[in-house]
Amino acid sequence: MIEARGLTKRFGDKTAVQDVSFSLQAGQVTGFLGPNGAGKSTTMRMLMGLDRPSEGGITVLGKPYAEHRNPLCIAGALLDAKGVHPGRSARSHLQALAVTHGISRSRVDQVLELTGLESVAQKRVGKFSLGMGQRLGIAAALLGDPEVLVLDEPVNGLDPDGVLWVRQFVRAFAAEGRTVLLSSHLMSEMAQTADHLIVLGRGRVIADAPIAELLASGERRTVRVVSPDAIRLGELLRAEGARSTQRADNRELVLEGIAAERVGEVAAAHGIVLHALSTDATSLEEAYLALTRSEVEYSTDEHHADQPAAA
Ligand SMILES: Nc1ncnc2c1ncn2[C@@H]1O[C@H](COP(=O)(O)OP(=O)(O)OP(=O)(O)O)[C@@H](O)[C@H]1O
Repeated sequence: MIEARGLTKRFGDKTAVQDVSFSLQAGQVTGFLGPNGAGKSTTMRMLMGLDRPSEGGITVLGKPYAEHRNPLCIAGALLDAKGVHPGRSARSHLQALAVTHGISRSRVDQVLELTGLESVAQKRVGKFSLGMGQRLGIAAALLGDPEVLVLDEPVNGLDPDGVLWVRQFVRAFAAEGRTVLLSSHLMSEMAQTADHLIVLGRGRVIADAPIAELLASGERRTVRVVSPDAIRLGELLRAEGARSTQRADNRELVLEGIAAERVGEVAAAHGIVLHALSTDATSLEEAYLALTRSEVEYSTDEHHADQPAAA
């Protein structure tokens, strides 16, 4: 569906994207993650034909985006929600775009409905909230009824209702067998929205895998137990080889190296009351931080190395 091969982009002596290759599958939401400056936006811009690769290439349905006869029917993008004339209404903004691209007026009504903007279609865009502005950006991306939707930070700054709407929208879009590429820094949101993740670090792909696989690779299960007798329980469990940290008024323990079942058995054997016992799997955020730690540290070192040694 979308294929990047050896994709590289240099701005002067800065390499923003370096030898990036990946394939995106139809029917999936692929999350694009990475620290600031990792090259996500540049890759998305090259996908949409807005930046020209220095080397390699990226194709949508077998061709570079700009070489399609009706590119808006192939892929739509929300890369920067601004760039809309504030004095125009939502409808006239979409109609202007539709006319330029030979798209019918009835499609404007459809995308207004799809994005829940019908009731504010006549309102001036300058008066729109951030959430409405994002919906309008998505409505514009949908005008050509595309197979691919590319969204750069679509939930940035949105309230919880807005975030939920974007999530449900992209899930439904992918469920129709279409393709979504979505970048976000909100890890919990990504965990709920994406099927597959591509993580970039300093312009290179550092992970490309289904979310479940990424979580399993960083798996470090901890057991959380709450007990009025947590201090004694902690001593007993450490004798069993568990490593523990005490929390919250000496009533909560967080344990590694022991299963929740064994914690329950030891507590029962010693008549210790438990108020809670649970296993916490690695969160996507932890897995992501483990993956990108060296990338962030390296870039910080690099930054220091750039500083002149003496003024
Ligand atoms: N037009 C440009 N000219 C010069 N450098 C650029 C240009 N566009 C991007 N860069 C640089 O390329 C690198 C990658 O930027 P990019 O915006 O693609 O990263 P990103 O992963 O989208 O970051 P963020 O999460 O902060 O949006 C950065 O170091 C950035 O400063």
